[in-house]
Amino acid sequence: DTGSAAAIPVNPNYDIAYVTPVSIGTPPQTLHLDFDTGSSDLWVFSSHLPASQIRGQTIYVPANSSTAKLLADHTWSITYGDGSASRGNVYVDNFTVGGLTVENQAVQCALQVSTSFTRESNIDGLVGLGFSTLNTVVPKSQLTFFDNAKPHMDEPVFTADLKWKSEGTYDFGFIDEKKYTGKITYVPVNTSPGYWTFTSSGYAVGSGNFSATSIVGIADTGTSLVYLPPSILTAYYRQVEGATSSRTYGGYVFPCNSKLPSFTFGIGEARITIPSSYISYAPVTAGSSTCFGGLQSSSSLGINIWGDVALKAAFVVFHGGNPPTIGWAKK
Ligand SMILES: O=C(CNCCc1c[nH]c2ccccc12)Nc1scc(-c2ccccc2)c1C(=O)NCc1ccccc1
Repeated sequence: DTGSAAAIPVNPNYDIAYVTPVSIGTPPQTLHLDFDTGSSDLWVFSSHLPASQIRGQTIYVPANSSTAKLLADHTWSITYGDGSASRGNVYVDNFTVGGLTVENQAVQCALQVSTSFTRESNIDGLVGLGFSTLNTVVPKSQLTFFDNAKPHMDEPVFTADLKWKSEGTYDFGFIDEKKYTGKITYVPVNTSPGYWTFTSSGYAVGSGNFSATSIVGIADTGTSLVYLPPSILTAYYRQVEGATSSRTYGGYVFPCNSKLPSFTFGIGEARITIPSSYISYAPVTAGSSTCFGGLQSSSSLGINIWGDVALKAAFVVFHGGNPPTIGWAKK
């Protein structure tokens, strides 16, 4: 089996996150979910939520699905690094993405979501595509959509072709040669943290020299920006007129009309360049002439994250073989 579905930016001006239409249950209920390689819970806004926590999201109503079954006495609770959180109970139901169906997929129904999720009216939930070891369901942890679908797939892979301010695709079970140029460079994945953790071979700022240095980080479709060690950030923003690290805004900001260099990172011998337009991320507040950078420091996170700002500069193959690997190509 294979599947292919759109990755749609939730906001027309800034790529805060991308959502993908999915069908759940019988008759099918269509929700738009954030496919997230940085976590492993599939959770949705549901009919169990208080109305005060719903602001325009589409909810999943298990009672309206003839194939929904409550997973008795199972609960879940997740907190992300940005402090956002959700928790609830668990059903199993049919789950379809771009023509690829998994029966008895664990669908975690939210009974409570934090304000940052309530505020995101275009995100109806998340589909975790990290390793199932990170799943938070107790007493028995559940498998991700990818782990459930893998045995039925033509190839045990999914690919991310995210785009800057436009619609991209997630493909499941096949690699679409038309979506990239040149060759795909595969590097090993360390699955023990539970994320798609790999080592980049170094970086360059603009047209400057490439600095060969190992950067251990995760490929994370669920995080908007790129978070890297402070030394790399200093090297980058030193080249940006008026850039400062702002306590007020919690990161590097600069005048929106400043000229930004591109940022290149290494995957083995290969090089992926993030255009400067991706790094001038967004005004700090609507209409401000101060912009927030798409590259930020990972010093307070304890982990380097290659989020959407980096992923949309490449065609990325998440290969779930034994052992898993991750492939990067230009496009
Ligand atoms: O959780 C994810 C991906 N799902 C995000 C879902 C989501 C959370 N609010 C959302 C809001 C809208 C849509 C999706 C989400 N990735 C990972 S792996 C390790 C960390 C981490 C661990 C410790 C400390 C920091 C990060 C994170 C993390 O917290 N990223 C978000 C972030 C990272 C940095 C700054 C802000 C946010």
